[in-house]
Amino acid sequence: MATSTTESGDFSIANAANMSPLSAYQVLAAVFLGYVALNRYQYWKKTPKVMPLGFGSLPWLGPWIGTVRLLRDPVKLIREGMAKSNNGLMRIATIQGEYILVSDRNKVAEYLRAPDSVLNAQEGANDQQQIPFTMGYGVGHRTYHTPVVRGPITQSINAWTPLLVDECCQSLEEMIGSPRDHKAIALYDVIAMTVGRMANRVYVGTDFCRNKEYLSNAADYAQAVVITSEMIRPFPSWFKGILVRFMPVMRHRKAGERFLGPYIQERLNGKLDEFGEKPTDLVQRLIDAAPPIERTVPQLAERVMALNVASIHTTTMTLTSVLYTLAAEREKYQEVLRNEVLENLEDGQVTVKTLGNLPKMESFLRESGRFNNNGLMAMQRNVKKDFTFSDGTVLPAGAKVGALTLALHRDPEVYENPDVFDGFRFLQSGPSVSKPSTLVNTRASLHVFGHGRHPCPGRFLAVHEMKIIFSTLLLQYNWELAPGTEPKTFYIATMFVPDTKLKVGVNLVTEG
Ligand code: HEM
Repeated sequence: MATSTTESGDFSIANAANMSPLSAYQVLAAVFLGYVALNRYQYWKKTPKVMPLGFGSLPWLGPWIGTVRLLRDPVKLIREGMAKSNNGLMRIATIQGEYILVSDRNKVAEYLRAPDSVLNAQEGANDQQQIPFTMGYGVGHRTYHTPVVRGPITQSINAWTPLLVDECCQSLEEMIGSPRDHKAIALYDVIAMTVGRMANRVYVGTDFCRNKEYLSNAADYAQAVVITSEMIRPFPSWFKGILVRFMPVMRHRKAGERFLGPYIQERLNGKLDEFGEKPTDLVQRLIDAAPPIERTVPQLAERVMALNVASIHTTTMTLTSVLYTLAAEREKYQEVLRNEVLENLEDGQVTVKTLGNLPKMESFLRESGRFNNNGLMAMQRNVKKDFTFSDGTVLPAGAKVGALTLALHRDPEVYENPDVFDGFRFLQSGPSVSKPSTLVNTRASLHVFGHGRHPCPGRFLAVHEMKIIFSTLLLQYNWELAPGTEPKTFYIATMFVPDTKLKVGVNLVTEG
């Protein structure tokens, strides 16, 4: 191969056999076509042969058309897909790429059984929340906090209960007070602050859990993580790292480190508690479990902040929808649930025993989790090696798969009248029942906390906190929706956005 310049001055390439020279434009066109062909081949290779949703029939443009249709009316499009799909699988396109949604519960159970070497959960979470960029590289890649939450944190719940009850009562008293007449309150904010206080009481102690600036920063950080992850996902990794430095998420992360730094440093220096004993809070548990590379002030602060993200808005959203639903069906449920708590108090107090004896509340929480959780994608797994469903459908390496909660939580083969809220649907009775049916028990068709190999390890703490707040509210207050109002939820592509602004009328329970 030799290069030369033609008389017209064009750059050209001629081969040794002196075949007709190619103009630079032809070379560029060939390179471009080669690039496009390679791109299409790679796309074809990692795209499962599964029904595309809303792509239309135009070649090439299909994913863009699908993206626009999904943004315009995601629920309508997905319901159409559910009606058309004959194998419980559909392919959707978003600005950030394509996903396979699984609406068949048996297939969900099947994919959740696959090991991480085939369908990877952490990569799915890292993709969803962009964890290495938003919350820190270590949080996304050295996940020692998961066994800490599953083990020592969960085992401490009973011992921590008096602290959690105390913090809950103080928070509700400060935020709602004792209104004799109806007072309009933004329920979401009250619950978010209360959950934040309770969780941080046992994560880092009273100095922080009652510090409004610290709590607001933790709550704002969680929101910033969600927004930032949506914004940076389409970019290449090298650019995400740069971009994120200029976004509010980084400011909140650094602020968290400034708050927690001295406290963590004292612990690293071996500080004991006021009784001269080794503390048992989250910081200590993390220090004990952290690999050496993570045992530094910034890394540990990052980890505490990440667990705040995992705890605060998740628990708040789940509980707020429970409370909205009760407000809407107050006549039917409020007295029954309140009496159950009253009958189980110990010396007038909510205790571990009280919380362990509330089957009606457990059922109500579980049903609310089923009914109010209408997300379009949960339990994302990234395909590392080709995965084949039992019907032969292949998910090739490079694809991403998730469960269609909207369909699974309303599966008519599992739930009678699935579109009706029945607070006592899960109330079990009779000698054959060995285990109470609570929100912490996961399954493919009820996965508020995920299911399979990676269910949420914080679910026992989260449900315990929810039961404490719910019981305390029932003992102290009545609450109801203002006439003509109801929670307004919406979607941004697959993301379900709850109502965080609705005001409900609250007043004090009066004797008799
Ligand atoms: C109502 C509140 C909560 C909800 C709805 C919730 C939901 C979830 C879900 C859906 C998953 C992913 C499961 C999967 O992909 O299969 C998850 C994972 C996780 N959650 Fe929660 N969560 C809540 C509270 C908490 C709390 C309080 C903590 C910490 C104390 C926590 C820590 C975690 C961790 C560490 C993981 C990753 C587990 C793993 O990769 O194996 N969560 N959570």
